[in-house]
Order: sequence, then structure tokens, then C-alpha cells
Amino acid sequence: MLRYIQIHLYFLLPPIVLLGFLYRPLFGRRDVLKILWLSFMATIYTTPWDNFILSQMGWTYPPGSIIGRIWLIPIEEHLFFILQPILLILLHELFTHHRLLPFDLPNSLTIRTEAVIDPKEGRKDVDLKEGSEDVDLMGGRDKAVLKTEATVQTLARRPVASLVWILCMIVGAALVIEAHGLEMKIWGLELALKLGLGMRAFYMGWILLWISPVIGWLTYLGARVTKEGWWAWGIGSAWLVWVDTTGLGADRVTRRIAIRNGAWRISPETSLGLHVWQSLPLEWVNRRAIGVQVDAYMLRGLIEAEKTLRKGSKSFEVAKLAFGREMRIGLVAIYSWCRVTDNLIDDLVPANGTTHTQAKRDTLDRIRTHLIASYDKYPAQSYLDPTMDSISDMTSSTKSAFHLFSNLIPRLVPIRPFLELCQGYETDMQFPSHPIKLGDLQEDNLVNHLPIKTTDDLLRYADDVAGSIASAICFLAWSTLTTSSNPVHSHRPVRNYPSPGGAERGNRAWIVDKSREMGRALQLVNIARDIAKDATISRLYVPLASFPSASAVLDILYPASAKPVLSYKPYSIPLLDRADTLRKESEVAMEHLPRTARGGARAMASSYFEIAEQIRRRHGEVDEQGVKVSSWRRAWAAARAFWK
Ligand SMILES: CC(C)=CCC/C(C)=C/CC/C(C)=C/CC/C(C)=C/[C@@H]1[C@@H](COP(=O)(O)OP(=O)(O)O)[C@]1(C)CC/C=C(\C)CC/C=C(\C)CCC=C(C)C
Repeated sequence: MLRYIQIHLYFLLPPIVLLGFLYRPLFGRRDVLKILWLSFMATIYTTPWDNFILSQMGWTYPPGSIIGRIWLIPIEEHLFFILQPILLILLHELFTHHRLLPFDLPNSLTIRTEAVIDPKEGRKDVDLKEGSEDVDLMGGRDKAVLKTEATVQTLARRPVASLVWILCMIVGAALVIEAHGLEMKIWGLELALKLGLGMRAFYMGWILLWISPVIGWLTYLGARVTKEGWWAWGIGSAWLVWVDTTGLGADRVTRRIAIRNGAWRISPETSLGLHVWQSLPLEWVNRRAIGVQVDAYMLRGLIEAEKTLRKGSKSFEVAKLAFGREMRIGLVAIYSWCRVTDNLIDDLVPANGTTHTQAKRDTLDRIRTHLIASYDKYPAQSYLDPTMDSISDMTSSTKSAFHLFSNLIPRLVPIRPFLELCQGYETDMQFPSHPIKLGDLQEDNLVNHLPIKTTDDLLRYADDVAGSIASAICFLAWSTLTTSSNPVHSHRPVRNYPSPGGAERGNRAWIVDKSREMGRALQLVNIARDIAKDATISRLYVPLASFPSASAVLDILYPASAKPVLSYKPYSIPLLDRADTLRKESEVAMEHLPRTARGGARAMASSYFEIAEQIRRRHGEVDEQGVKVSSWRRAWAAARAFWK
């Protein structure tokens, strides 16, 4: 005989331990809350029902198959109310993890409120006026004639779909009436159907009555199961079906049915006698069909940001999977804003009558203005949008990156890192805006064209463009993964190279300093990889001071004229060595980030450092195409770092 507790020990605990191990680096507060909530709901909702069914002998537990009972319900059944949510939540998390938005976007967006900002009265939320136009979230434009407004995206209600569940409830009620031989009259209508099932309608009737209101209500509220959700539900349910029906451990030869194996028994007198699979009563399918509903918040702009990430960076596209959703959403929003602003400046085509440099400066000013306005207490969309629209070459996709950033990031990350990044863009602008012809560049005026003259210049630049991002990542981790004081308002100097030092090991100032070192390290790898490519647009980030002569600088800028053939090794390897040192000195700080951000930070750095490995494998030689690292190699590096 297979005892009920053995079912848990053999069939529920092992998959829970395995999935828990895989998901361990990301298992956080939210998951604990989900499990507690679902177990609690399962317990309080099911206990009275289960007691009633047991009192009616809907199913029974043969003597010796259970440890003991709380009222009529076996202790093991109570354990099941907890273990089943754990198993299904873990499965659901793993299956849906790769999705940025945990559910599909409904076709229609519901505009719920408008916020009118009155200088005297502050913010006032009012209902949307009849006839005012919809808000176009993607374009970030506000077509309603109001000073400003906030939009809330909600799941569309699904009253029609929920009717199916109301129907199930009615069927359930009819079966219960039939089973108990009740005769009810409403408005003269006799409700007993007289199906001739008698007590056999009992189990199905009560199961339907038990489950339909819950699923019906969730469906009405807008719940929809995604493709991945169906997979998680299907596999979880299939596993439980198998557990319920197959007693592997008990009898390998005959594979007797677990229900009949003695753990529990559904009374034939109270069930319909229809079997879906291997003597599994039809009612069982309903009972396990709760699945897991996950609360979620979504923004359409994130989809565009994900596309930008997919196109923009293989390393970060791989590394993003190592972060939990709450932090990943912020990372993707920051990435797309950085990528978009960087491209807007780099790829700018100036309008007639403007020089390249003027046009870039103008674009950067507008980006800064928009950034600063986004950090206002009540950022007025009516001010933000025209500022954004005034930036040249904006498309609906770039607008969505700005819109997403300004609606999400100011609550999570201080403005300073982004101002620093703008400072980095400004350094880039000091490079010639057009590739310079060899004849125009004299050895003696090189210095005027190239802003990175010393190692300090290089490290300051790397700190501006990447140290800043690293610090933003720390702030994002603290705001999304911890409950302690609001990191958005904690103060750090704007320029952080050289690092102020003196911060106590383990505190936030120290973590930020170390993260900036890691950011600089990544940027040095990036520079080493792109030496040849950057030179084609007259950008040279290798400090001038590290060249033996001015003609060696010209060799890098004009490799075709270099004699003998140019080797990049003397420049790339020292950059990588310095990057390695910075990495070694800063790595330890990752272990002081919030627990569920550590695996992601490690994966991000490791997957990026695969580029350095690849350059070393090529003995420091790079070319204009950059250095290709296969996705598998990156994924493997990220996975090792994640589960370290
Ligand atoms: C997982 C995920 C979605 C991460 C996104 C991270 C992010 C927000 C990156 C910003 C990227 C960006 C476009 C910045 C603009 C300036 C720039 C070009 C910086 C260079 C990045 C490379 O980006 P690129 O698009 O060129 O990518 P490819 O090389 O083509 O693949 C940089 C090299 C900077 C990257 C620096 C970081 C992401 C910071 C790393 C910091 C940590 C891992 C935190 C460590 C923490 C501690 C405590 C030590």
C-alpha cells in the first residue's frame, strides 16, 4: 500500500527540490509571497469544502494510509494545499521567466484616469471625459485636450469568457441538486433536472461549484493564460495526473493505480464513473485545474525596448535572463534609452546650414532637457512630449524608449548616472565628426583632435559611459529588490573617477564605487574590441600617451598605410589587463548586492568578458568587424556565473 505521505515524498518533493535548485538565484520576496498567498487561499477556500465532501464520503482514506487528521481532513491533504502551489509556482516561474511581460497584451488598452496638475491644488485625478480621444501610448502623444494626463493600462474585463464558468457553476448546482434529491422552484420553474444520476452527480457537482466561481471571477477580471502558462499548467497537471494514477514505487510490475494503491479512494457511489485517463475520474481534472494566476503590470513600450536590446547587444540579451522580472524591466528600459540616445547622437544627419557638431550638441541638449524634465516632481507630459518631439530623427520606436524611461526610471534610479552618460557623449563629440583624411592630419595637431590623451582621460570617460550605468544598476537593484530607504535620493558625486574611496566595505557607497570599477572594466573590453572599428570614424580611445610615437597613432587611424602591417596587440592587451585588474578588485562587491541581483550581475559581467577571452584567443588582434563570440559561449559563461 502506498501511503499518502509517500506520494509527497516520492513525487512532489523531488521535483520541488530540483526546480527550486534551478530557480534558487532568483527566488525572492515575490515568490515567497505568491506561495504564502496561494497556499493560504487554497487552505481557507478548500478546507470547509473538503471537510464537507469527506463528511459525505465523497472520497475516503483507508485505515493506515494517512498520518492523522485535522477535523476530517488528513494532515497530508493540508500539506498538499502547500506543496501543490509551490510546485506550480516554480514551474510557472521557469516557463514564463523569459517573458518580460508575464501576460499577453490585450487588444484594447483601457484609459482609466487623467491627472490634471494644478499649480495651486497639485495633482488631481479625474475621470476621462466623454468623447475625449484615446491616448496613444506608443507614440507618447496626448491627444486629449488637457494640460496633462496619466494613463493606466489594465487588463480588459472578460465578461463573455466568464459566462462559460457561470455555465459550469449552473451545471454544478444542477448536479448538486440532483445528488441531494433537492427540489427547488424559482419563479415556478422546477430546478431538479432528473438526470437519473442520483448520488453519482455528487462529486462532479461539488467540484464544479467549488472551482467555477474562482476561475470565473479571475476570467471576468481579465485573467488570460499565456502560451507559456498553458505549458506550465499542462506539465504540472500531467505530473499530478501521473502521480495520482501511477504507483511506480509501490508496484513496478503491475503499475497499479495510486488511487487504488491505497493512498486515497474516490467513492464510485458519488462519482459519475467516466474516466479521462487510466481510471482517473473526470472530476479530478476540474479539481487540479486551478493553475497559477500571476499578478502582473505591463507597458507596451517594453516590447519595443526588448526589440532594441535584441538588436543592440548579444551579451546583454543573454544576460537579461539572469535577472528576475522586476529588475529586468528596469534594465531593459535603461538599456533602450542608452542605446537610443547614443545612436541619435552618433547617427545624426544635420539639417542644411548646420554643422555636424552643432547638430549633435543641439540633440544632446534636448536629450538632457527631456531627462531633467522627466525627473521633475510632476513631469508634465505636455512639456515632456514637445521636448521629445523636438529631437531630430525621432521614430515611434525611439519615442517609446523615451516615454518608457521617463515613466519608469525616475522612480527607481537617481538622475546622476544619466547626466554622467551625457557627459560621456560630450567627450565623444570632441572627436572629429568626419573621418579625417590623412593629408589633413598633421602629427603635431593630433592632440587637438583626440580627447583621450592620458590613462586618466580614458578611465574618466569609461566611468562616464559605463561606470555610470553600473551605478544605475545598483540603484535599480536596491529600489526594486529591497524595502530599505529610497536609493533615488541618496547622494553620490557626479563624477566618480578617481573614486573618492574611504567608504566602508559592504555599505552602499562602497558597492557603488566597486560597481563603477566593473563598469569601467567592461568599457575597456568594449574599447579593446572596437579599436579598429572606431578608428574608421577617427575615434581613438587608446590614450595618446601609450603610443611610442605620433606616427604609431596615425598607423591606427590609417591602418592601410601602416608599414609593416599593423598589430593591435600592444594596445588591446594592456586594456584587457587593466580590465581584468578592475574586474578582480570589484567582483567581490557583487555579493553585497540584493541576493536576487547577484546572479544577474555576475552573468552580465561574465558574458561580456567572453569578448576579452576571445580577443586573447586571437592574441590581441582585432579588426573592423569587431570580435564575434558565439551565443552559446556567452550563454555558457552566463549560466556558470549565474549558478556559481
Ligand atoms: C541585462 C541587461 C538588459 C543589461 C542592460 C545593461 C545596460 C543598461 C547597458 C547600457 C548599455 C548602453 C547602450 C550604454 C551606452 C554607453 C555604452 C555604449 C556603454 C557600453 C556598453 C556596451 O553596450 P553595447 O550596446 O555597445 O553592447 P555590445 O558591446 O555591442 O554588446 C558598455 C560596455 C557599458 C556596459 C556596462 C555595464 C552594463 C555595467 C556593468 C555593471 C555591473 C555588471 C554591475 C556590477 C556590480 C558590482 C557591485 C560590481
